[in-house]
Amino acid sequence: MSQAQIIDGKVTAERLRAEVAEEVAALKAQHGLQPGLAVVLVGEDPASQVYVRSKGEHSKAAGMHSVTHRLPADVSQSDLLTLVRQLNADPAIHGILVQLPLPKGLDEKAVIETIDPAKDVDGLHVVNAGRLAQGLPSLVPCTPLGCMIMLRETLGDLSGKRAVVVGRSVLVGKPVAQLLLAADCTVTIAHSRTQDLAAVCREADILVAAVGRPQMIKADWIKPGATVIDVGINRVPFRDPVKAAEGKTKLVGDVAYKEVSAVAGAITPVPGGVGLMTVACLLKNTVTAAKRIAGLEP
Ligand SMILES: Nc1nc(=O)c2c([nH]1)NC[C@@H]1CN(c3ccc(C(=O)N[C@@H](CCC(=O)O)C(=O)O)cc3)C=[N+]21
Repeated sequence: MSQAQIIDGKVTAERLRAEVAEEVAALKAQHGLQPGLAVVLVGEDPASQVYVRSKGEHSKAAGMHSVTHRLPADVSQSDLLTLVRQLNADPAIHGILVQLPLPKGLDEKAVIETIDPAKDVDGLHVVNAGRLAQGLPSLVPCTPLGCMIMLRETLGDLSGKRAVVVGRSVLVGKPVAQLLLAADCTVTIAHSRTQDLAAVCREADILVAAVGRPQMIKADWIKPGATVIDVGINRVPFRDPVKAAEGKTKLVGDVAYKEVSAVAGAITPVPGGVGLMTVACLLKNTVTAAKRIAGLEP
């Protein structure tokens, strides 16, 4: 049986981070500009803490200015907005990321709409979503950007290919569909209400899974040779009852990796795939934001 090519997020993210580090060094040397990233973490969600630490470490390793603001879970909406406004006004900061989800009681939308769109390195502000939809320069959400880099590296030109995106979230599904469309793919956005989802998926030369359901996408949903990008990050209990009893969890994607690997032409693993690209793309977006704010790039 043939085995899919593994699209290695570790290798691709490392290369992207090295490119970012080079660009940061050049901006410092030629323009005295050091891109700065501020990450805001509210509360103590353990997964969020891991991601936020990784963002801080990688941005420092790339030579960027990096600050992390940790706020208690019971912070008031107005104190959180005050911090965002301070960061908007801080000339040393070019990228602002408020880690989601926010604890109950805080208005995520209001927080995101308070971020200066020029510093919205998550690409979640309506101005950036609208600019992306209209094909204007924008800050593009990090996970979709990472998907596109992996696809281009695997397939080269994407023009004319059939792409199916499973999932319609603001964070991933919608923006990745926009990017695929901009790359001249024929794009279908499928979701939990789609009739005969398996048949829709089987049409795909490119399948992007972003539904948040562990291992939902099976081998017989895949066109032989298709490229499969698995965005899912699901923590599930171990099947081994001893480990499960210890409360240990493992990370799986939205794709049944093992069986799908026998049909697909190329596939991203979880962990070790798209998630690593998400952090690398955050660094890239911060450099892009810094250059635009400094007037070095349109
Ligand atoms: N404002 C905001 N922007 C985000 O981009 C954002 C967010 N909030 N909230 C949570 C999600 C999730 N996310 C991931 C980042 C890195 C990995 C990652 O590095 N994953 C590794 C390891 C994961 C692990 O072992 O826990 C991997 O897949 O190999 C995964 C998921 C960013 N998100």
